[in-house]
Amino acid sequence: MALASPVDYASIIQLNRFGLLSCGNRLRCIGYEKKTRAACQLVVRATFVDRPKLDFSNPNWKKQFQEDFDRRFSLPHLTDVIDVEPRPTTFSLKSRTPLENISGSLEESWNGYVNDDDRALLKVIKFASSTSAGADCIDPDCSWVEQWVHRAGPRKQIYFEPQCVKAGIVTCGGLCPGLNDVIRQIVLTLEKYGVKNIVGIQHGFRGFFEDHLSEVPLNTHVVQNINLAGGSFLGVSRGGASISDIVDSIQARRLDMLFVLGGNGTHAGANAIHAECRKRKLKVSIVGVPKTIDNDILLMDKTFGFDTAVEAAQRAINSAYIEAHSAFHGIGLVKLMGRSSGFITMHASLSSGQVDICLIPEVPFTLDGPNGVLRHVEHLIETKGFALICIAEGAGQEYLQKSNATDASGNMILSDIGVHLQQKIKSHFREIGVHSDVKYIDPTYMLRAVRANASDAILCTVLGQNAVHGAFAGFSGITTGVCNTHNVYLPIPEVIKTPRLVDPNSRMWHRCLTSTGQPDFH
Ligand SMILES: Nc1ncnc2c1ncn2[C@@H]1O[C@H](COP(=O)(O)OP(=O)(O)O)[C@@H](O)[C@H]1O
Ligand SMILES: O=P(O)(O)OC[C@H]1O[C@](O)(COP(=O)(O)O)[C@@H](O)[C@@H]1O
Ligand SMILES: [Mg+2]
Repeated sequence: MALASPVDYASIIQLNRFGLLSCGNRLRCIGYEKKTRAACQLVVRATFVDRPKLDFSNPNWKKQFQEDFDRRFSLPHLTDVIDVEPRPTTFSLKSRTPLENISGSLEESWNGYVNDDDRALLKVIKFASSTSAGADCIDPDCSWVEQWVHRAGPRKQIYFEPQCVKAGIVTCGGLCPGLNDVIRQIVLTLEKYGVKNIVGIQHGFRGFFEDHLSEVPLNTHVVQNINLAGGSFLGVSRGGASISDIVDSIQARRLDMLFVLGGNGTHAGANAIHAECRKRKLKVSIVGVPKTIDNDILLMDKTFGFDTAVEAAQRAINSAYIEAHSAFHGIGLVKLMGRSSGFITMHASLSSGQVDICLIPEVPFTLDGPNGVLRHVEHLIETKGFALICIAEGAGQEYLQKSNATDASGNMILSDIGVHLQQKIKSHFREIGVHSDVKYIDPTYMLRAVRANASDAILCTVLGQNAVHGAFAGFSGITTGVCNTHNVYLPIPEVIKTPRLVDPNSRMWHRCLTSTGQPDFH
């Protein structure tokens, strides 16, 4: 891809993390493996196609950057395309029971509302140099540029009459601990505004057009205990998204709000639904709630379910450790989820403290040779008598036969790196004539079928409530998340430009390496 002059340093710094080579004025993604290359190409597209080129010799470049940033992060609103008047909110924690009072006047004295002009800072570190660990700079001097995003929460003015609202909730993609907590909070909060008509759409986007999947009426009574179990009360599914059929169905069902719980695929779908509703000038708010145990959504501190998954992984890692430690020349191997991002594997390894080798998709490694993983396992057996390895499902795919098969949503079906590595270790030790006892654990679905832990349950509560506040505030095509501990609304396209990846130059990855003591495997 040709790079317009002047160079966009922010992009180059970001792209270099993918192993990108800049030659002349052309950029080529030359990640060690195809997945990294694909992610890099997405970043190239997102940065060079969507962003203006900045001339850093122009004293106005910061202003230009911020104007562009404000444009990209402004929240789409129903009033952008249709005439709709705001009305005073019915949400007030000052209202007294009984519930009939909720349509009464606002308690002016309550300072619980978020002002539309409230903002939170997206970036909070001032890097002195682009060589600082994890540096995320815009210009070569790493200048400080404020990047403000919209604060989430209840507004004084709302754009729907709660008594007339029909709200829908849908959960898509794979399971994730906390889905039921979010569904429950959305229902409770909608009722707090005075909404009476709330329905669940069964089994993801399929529920919109498969006739046998009927709407599930939801209310406080129905959802009261659903957070006590894992899974999704409404069911999930992959695939089956025809945007125009979904919007036809939204119209036929007379939905005014749709809460879409899912990962990057689901959010792409939610944004397309929002765009189609806009095109048809429908007064429908589409609000996403990011769900992925992989933690691969951009800009957010973390997504719900991630903490729980990391915690659930501890049982597997600990068992592998006990097995490896107890066996003669024991080698414990654990494979954890993470299609393109190694967050679960990195955090689970850090949390355990027992892992000797942590392998993630973002950091290429060699298996054979003097600097390879196998030689290091040999060294661990020689020196401490056992070894513990934790690997992400998306890691080392270049060593495996590719099928090019995809799941119903179009996600690449990965080959099993855990099984491959297990076989490689066994044959390596056979070849060098040293005894080894490999114990392989694949806890994949045990990580995500559990109920949310305490910290995820709180996160789900916050996100579910803010999703409802966002819809009542008239926003659509947005999602909600936590940035630097603050709760914000973000336009969907900004969080799904690429999957969020572990930055090999981040302090967290460095901490992981410090903890495992592993060398560079190339
Ligand atoms: N680019 C896209 N545009 C529209 N819908 C999509 C897109 N990608 C995925 N979807 C739909 O979103 C749903 C969930 O996607 P999937 O990738 O399985 O899970 P996740 O949302 O967790 O990433 C599926 O129904 C899928 O068809
Ligand atoms: O077997 P399934 O249901 O397709 O799920 C496996 C996938 O689930 C994930 O953990 C999360 O994926 P989603 O965010 O798309 O739900 C991936 O890393 C993994 O490949
Ligand atoms: Mg996904």
